[in-house]
Amino acid sequence: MLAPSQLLRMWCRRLACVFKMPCRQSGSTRHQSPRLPHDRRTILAAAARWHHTAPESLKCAWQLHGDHLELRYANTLMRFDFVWLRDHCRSASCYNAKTNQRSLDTASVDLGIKPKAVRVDETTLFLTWPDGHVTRYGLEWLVKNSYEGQKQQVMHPRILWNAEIYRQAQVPSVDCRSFLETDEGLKEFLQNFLLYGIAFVENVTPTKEDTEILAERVSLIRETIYGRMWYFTSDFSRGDTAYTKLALDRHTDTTYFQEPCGIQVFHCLKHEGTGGRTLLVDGFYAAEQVLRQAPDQFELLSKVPLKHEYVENVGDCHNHMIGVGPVLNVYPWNNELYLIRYNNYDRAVINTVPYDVVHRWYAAHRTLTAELRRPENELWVKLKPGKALFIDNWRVLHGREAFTGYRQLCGCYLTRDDVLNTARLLGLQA
Ligand SMILES: C[N+](C)(C)CCCC[C@H](N)C(=O)O
Ligand SMILES: O=C(O)CCC(=O)C(=O)O
Ligand SMILES: [Fe+2]
Repeated sequence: MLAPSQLLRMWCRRLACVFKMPCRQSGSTRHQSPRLPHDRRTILAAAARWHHTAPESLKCAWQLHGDHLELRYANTLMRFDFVWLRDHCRSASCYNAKTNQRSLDTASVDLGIKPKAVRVDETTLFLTWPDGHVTRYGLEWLVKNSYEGQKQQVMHPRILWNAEIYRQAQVPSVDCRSFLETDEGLKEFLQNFLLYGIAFVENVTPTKEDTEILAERVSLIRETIYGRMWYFTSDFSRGDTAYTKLALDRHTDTTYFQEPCGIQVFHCLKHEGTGGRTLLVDGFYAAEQVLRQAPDQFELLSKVPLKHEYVENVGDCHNHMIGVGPVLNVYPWNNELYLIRYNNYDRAVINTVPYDVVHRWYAAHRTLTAELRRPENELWVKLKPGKALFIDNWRVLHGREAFTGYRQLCGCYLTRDDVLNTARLLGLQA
């Protein structure tokens, strides 16, 4: 077995050979094996025969190995498993282009399958399978859909911010009418939301019903134990500090759901009193600082699973919710952060890891908390009737200052998939 670093080095060397080698057999589509040092030659034994689309083509080259096809195209070196290549066949009998669904029964593919013939022209890879079936792949399609191509891609383009960056950007609030009545208005709003994790709509009629109409323009409302659209004041009608006048430190909501709510909508309908400003902090910006300073701590925060819990017994409300997951959730293939679960109020007993890991976890949590609490990372806004705020609850933490007087907030949660759906339909990358 070769260590990954050895493999990588080996590859770089092999590629260097291929790139530099002039094509000596004019008119032929074949190259001889690149010359390799003796030990490497043994490793590569039977393999190593690069084929080019055309003698002078530097754009594309391929090699067939015992169990995979190797393809270099548009500066990407890709490796495809034969079963994968058979499984993703886009021919009419294997794939329904109308519904975008697979018709091929993957379980019917021989796991030892190997193409009988391979051919590549300037744009397309052709594979002929033992039963005569032909599969064609556009080379561009392969780059876009290969593991190696994915790894290099950012899933969600974002602008990480602290208060200064956000202010400098002067992100405009979108006017309610343009938001409701034009695609451009909605698109601008969603672009802001995707980039910054927060977005405002202004000139909204300050009622629960009008807020609901806004929410429904973007997504589906996620009904929870708090209801569909909620109203709340400091009446302690529910067993949670949100329903008091106390300050709330930065947090994300519904950490005690297996899938925390994707988006939170706030619209302050009334406040006669002082204080009560809203605090917003970009959790991804803070996490990025942790990754830079202490990658081990970032990793720990992304690996240690934690429980969050909501236990309520107030009046007629009886609820017991539990959600388990790490503070930082990253895509396993490229380490891109996609969800932060941070709520020190609702974090439950830690019993998912042994004591020594617990201590290291507390240190990592402290580093992240210190970043989240840096005053320069805090964006303070006073929510006023008419101005609705949408928060990406997977990314941006919210909190509030203590307040006096009567304050009424309405809002709802939205399902994340449906916000992204709307964004994609408008042509945004989401
Ligand atoms: C928003 N609304 C008032 C309905 C609910 C508040 C839920 C508060 C809870 N501690 C959490 O962080 O999830
Ligand atoms: O009262 C507020 O401004 C926000 C309270 C809160 O954190 C919540 O409702 O989720
Ligand atoms: Fe909250």
